[in-house]
Amino acid sequence: MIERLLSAHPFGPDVREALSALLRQSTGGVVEPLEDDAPDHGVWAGWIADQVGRPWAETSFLWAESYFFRKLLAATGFFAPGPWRGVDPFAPMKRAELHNAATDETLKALDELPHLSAADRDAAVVQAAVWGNQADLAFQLSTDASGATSGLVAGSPEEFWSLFGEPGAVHLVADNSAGELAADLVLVDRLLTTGRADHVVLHVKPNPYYVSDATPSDVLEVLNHLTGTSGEAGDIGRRVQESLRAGEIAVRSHPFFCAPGDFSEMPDDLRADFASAAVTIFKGDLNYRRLVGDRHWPATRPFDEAVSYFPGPLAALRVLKSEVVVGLSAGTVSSLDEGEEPWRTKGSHALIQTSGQRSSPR
Ligand SMILES: O=P(O)(O)OC[C@@]1(O)O[C@H](CO)[C@@H](O)[C@@H]1O
Repeated sequence: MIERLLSAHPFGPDVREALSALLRQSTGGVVEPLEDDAPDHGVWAGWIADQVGRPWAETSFLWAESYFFRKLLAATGFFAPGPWRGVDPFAPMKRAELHNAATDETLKALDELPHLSAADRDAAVVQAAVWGNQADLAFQLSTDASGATSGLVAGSPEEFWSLFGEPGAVHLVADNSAGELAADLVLVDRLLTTGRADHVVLHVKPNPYYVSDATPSDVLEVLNHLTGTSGEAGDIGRRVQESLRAGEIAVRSHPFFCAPGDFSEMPDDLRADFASAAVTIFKGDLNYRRLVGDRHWPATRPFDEAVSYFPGPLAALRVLKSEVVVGLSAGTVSSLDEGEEPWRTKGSHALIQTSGQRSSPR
C-alpha cells in the first residue's frame, strides 16, 4: 500500500521518509505516539494510551489496522499545514474504481429495475448492496481475490425486508466508496421511495480509511457520477440529490467510525443515534467485525447473542473477507468446511443477518 501511494503522488523527501518510518515501525518496531496536533489527537490519545511502546506485532489486528491508517494519514501530511493538507491519498485509487468497467456494468444493470416486479426489485437492490461489498481496495491489495461469487451463507433479501414496518428513520453505516456506495444509494432510494424509511442517515468515515472507505466527499463524488450517468442510475442519482436537499437523507461522520474498537464500546452519543433508528444497516466486513466483536467466535454462535448490546433492530450485509463469522447453522459450517475453498476469507461468500425482527413482518 505504501509503495502504491509513493508512486501515485509526488511526495517530497519528508513525506517519503515518514511513510518509510511507518513501514519500519509497523513491520518490526514498537507503537509510537501520534506526533501531530490534528483535531482527533485527543480522542486517539485515549485509544492508544495502553499500546504505546508495545511491539506492533503484539497488538490486536483491528487496533493495528486502524492505527496504521491514522499514522499513514499523518505521514502524508493530511493534518499538517502545507500542500498535502486534507488531500485524500487514496483518491486516485477510489476514482479509478468509480470509473472502471465493473462499476459501469453495475450502473447499466440498474436499467432493468423498472421492468421488475416490486418483490424482485426489492431483492435485486439488496443483492446489489451485499455483493457491492466485494469491491474493496484494501482487500484487493492484500489478497488474490478473484471476484467469484458463491452465494449467501446466511439470510435472504426477504429476511432483510421483513425488518421494516411503519416508516421511520433508517441508518446505513456505509463501507466502501465507488461501486459499493453507488449500490448503497440505490438501496437508500428504495427505502425512501417505498416508504419504508421516512428519512435515512448515511454514516461514513470522517477521514480516509482502509483505502476505499467512503468519506463525505466520496458521497458527493459518487452522486455526481450517478447524476452524470444515463438511464435509471441517473434518475436514482437525481432523486437522492433531491432527498439530500429536502433533508430526507443526512450524511454523518462520527469519529468513532475510524476508531480501533468494537461497536460494543461505542460512545453514548452514537448509541443514542442508533437507538433512535427504526433499523440500522451495517455494510461490509470491517463493520461486521466491529459489530459482532473481532474474535474467533464459534461460527454457530447466535447472531442475536453477538449483537445483544445494540440498541435497536439491525441488519448486516457483508461479503466474508476475514475469519470472523457468527450465526451460521452447524450444517452450513460443516458443508463449507468440507470444501476446498477458504470460504471465510476469499471474498466469494456473503451473508445477510438480522436482529430485532418485528413480530408481524409487513
Ligand atoms: O470492510 P470491508 O471493506 O468489507 O473489508 C475490509 C477488510 O477486508 O480489509 C482488510 C484487509 O484485508 C480486512 O482487515 C478488512 O476486514
